[in-house]
Amino acid sequence: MSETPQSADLIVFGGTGDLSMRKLLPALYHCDRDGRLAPETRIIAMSRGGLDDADFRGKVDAEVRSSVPVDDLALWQRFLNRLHHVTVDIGGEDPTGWARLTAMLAGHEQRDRVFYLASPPMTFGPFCREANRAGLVTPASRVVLEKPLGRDLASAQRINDEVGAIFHERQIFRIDHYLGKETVQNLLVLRFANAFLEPIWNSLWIDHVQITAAETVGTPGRRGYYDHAGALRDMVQNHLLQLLCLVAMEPPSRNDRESIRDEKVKVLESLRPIVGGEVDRFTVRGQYTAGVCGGVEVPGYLDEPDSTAPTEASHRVETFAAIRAEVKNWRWAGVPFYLRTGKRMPYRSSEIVVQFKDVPHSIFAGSAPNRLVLRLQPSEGIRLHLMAKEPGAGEVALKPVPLSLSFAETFTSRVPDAYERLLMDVLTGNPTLFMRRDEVEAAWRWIDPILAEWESQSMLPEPYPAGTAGPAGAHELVGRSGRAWHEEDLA
Ligand SMILES: NC(=O)C1=CN([C@@H]2O[C@H](COP(=O)(O)OP(=O)(O)OC[C@H]3O[C@@H](n4cnc5c(N)ncnc54)[C@H](OP(=O)(O)O)[C@@H]3O)[C@@H](O)[C@H]2O)C=CC1
Ligand SMILES: O=C1O[C@H](COP(=O)(O)O)[C@@H](O)[C@H](O)[C@H]1O
Repeated sequence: MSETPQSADLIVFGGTGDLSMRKLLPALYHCDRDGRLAPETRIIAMSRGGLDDADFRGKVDAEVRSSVPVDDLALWQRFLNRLHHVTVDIGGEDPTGWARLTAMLAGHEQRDRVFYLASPPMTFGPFCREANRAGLVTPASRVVLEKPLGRDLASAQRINDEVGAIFHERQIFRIDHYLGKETVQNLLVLRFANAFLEPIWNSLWIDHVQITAAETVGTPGRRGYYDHAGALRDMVQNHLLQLLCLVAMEPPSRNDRESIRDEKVKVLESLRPIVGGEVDRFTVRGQYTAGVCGGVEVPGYLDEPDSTAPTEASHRVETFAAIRAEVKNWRWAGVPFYLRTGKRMPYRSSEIVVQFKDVPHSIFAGSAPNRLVLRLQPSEGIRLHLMAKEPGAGEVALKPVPLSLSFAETFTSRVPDAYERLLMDVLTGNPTLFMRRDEVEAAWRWIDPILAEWESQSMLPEPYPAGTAGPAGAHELVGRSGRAWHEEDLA
C-alpha cells in the first residue's frame, strides 16, 4: 500500500451514468486539481453509448464543468485530456470494444489498474468474466463494486462468488460512499476518543436513535434503475445500516479494518428480524406524488421524465422507507433505532439523532431530554442540545440550547467529498473504509424478509406529496411510542 498513487488506469464501467457524472468525475477532477493524480493517470469510461474520446470529453465538459470550481482552464483541460471512452455491451456480441480496451492497456501492465463498476449489479459478474477473458485482469488490479450489491441475499452471494472467481478478496473494494463522509469517521472519533460518552452510550441512558437520509431530488431519468431498486435496496440496506452499525457497535480493540468490520458484522447479526405480519407494524413505505419541493412544482414518481414509460414495477416501488429496528444485545435492549429515507422530502439532510432519556426527576418545569445530533449533510457537524436557564430574575425558565461544532467553521481545510477520499483509497490500495463480503451479506439477511413481505402484498406504497416529510404512516411508526421525528434538527 502506498500513500501517493502511482500512474493508474481507472476503468469506469458505467462511466456515462448518473453516478459517474454527478459524483465520480467531479471527485476525480478535485483530486486532479489538488495534484493527487499521477501525471500519466487515465480515466477510461465504458458504456454502450457509442461515444469516441472527443464525444465523451464534450459530454463531461457540458455536464460536469458547471458543478465544479474551474478557476484555471489549463487544469480543467488537463483533466479532460485524461478521459477516454470505450463502447462495450456486456453480454453483447461485438468484441471490438474489448479489443480497443486491450490495445489501450497493452504495455501498461506496470501501472495500477482499477476497474470501477458503476453499473447495475447484475453486470458485475459478466463484466469480471469478460475482462478476465480479454486478459485484462492482472494480479495487481483492483475492482470496485458499487452498492447495492445484488437485489437480495441470494443474488449478492452469487455476485460475490462470480467476482471472487476472478479477483481475490483483497482486490475487491465494496464501496458505500457514506463511509467516506467526514462525520461518519468523526463518529468513531467522537465515541472512542472521548471518555465521557462511553459510560452513557447504552440503553440505561439513551431513549432511542433516529437515522434519517432525506433528499429533495427525485428520480428523473433513473426509472430503469430505480424501479428495480427502491429506497430499501438503494439506501437502507447499505448507507443507513452502515450508520446504524457505527452508532451501535462495541469499541473495537484496534483502529484497523478487520477490527472495525468484525464489530459491524456483530451489530448486523444482532438486528432483530422483522418477518411476516411484523413487517406492517415496524416498517412503512411510500411513493411521492406531485407537489412543491424547494419552491418548485415537481411531478410525482410515475410522471418523472424518462426514456421508458412506467410499468407495474414503477407503481409498486417505494421512494420512501421507514423502519423501527432493534439491536438485540446487552447494550441496546429496548432501544428503538428508527431509520428513514426518502426522495422529494422538504430538505436535503442526513442526520443521526441520539435522544437521551429525560432526567429521572425534574425540579424545573419545561425540561426536555438532551439530544446529540450528528449532521452528515448538507454541512457536516455535531450538535448537543442541552437545557439552559433563560437569563433573568424570577422563576427559572428553561431553554434548550445547542452546543455546536461546525467542521467548516472549526477547521479551515476543505472537507473533501466522500468519493474523493474513497477513490484515493482505491488508488492507494487502502481498503479500511470498504465493506467485507460477510457485512454485505449480513445486511441482506436482515433486509430480505422485509422485501419478501412487501413484494407479496397487493397494497401499493402509501402516497406522499413531494415536498413533505413522507407518508402519515411514518409519523405513526414513531408516534405509537409517544415519540416524534426530530424535523427541527433537519430543516
Ligand atoms: N446515482 C447515484 O447517485 C448513485 C448510484 N450508485 C450505484 O451506481 C450504479 C449505477 O447507478 P447510476 O449511475 O445511477 O445508473 P445509470 O443508469 O445512470 O448508469 C448506468 C451506466 O451503466 C452503463 N451500462 C448499463 N448496462 C450496461 C451494459 N450492459 N453494458 C455496458 N454498459 C452498461 C450505462 O451506459 P449505457 O446505458 O449507455 O450503456 C451507464 O453508463 C448502481 O448500482 C447504483 O446503485 C451508487 C451511489 C450513488
Ligand atoms: O447511493 C445513493 O446515494 C445518493 C445519495 O447520496 P448523498 O451523498 O447525496 O446523500 C442517492 O441519491 C442515490 O439514489 C443512491 O443510489
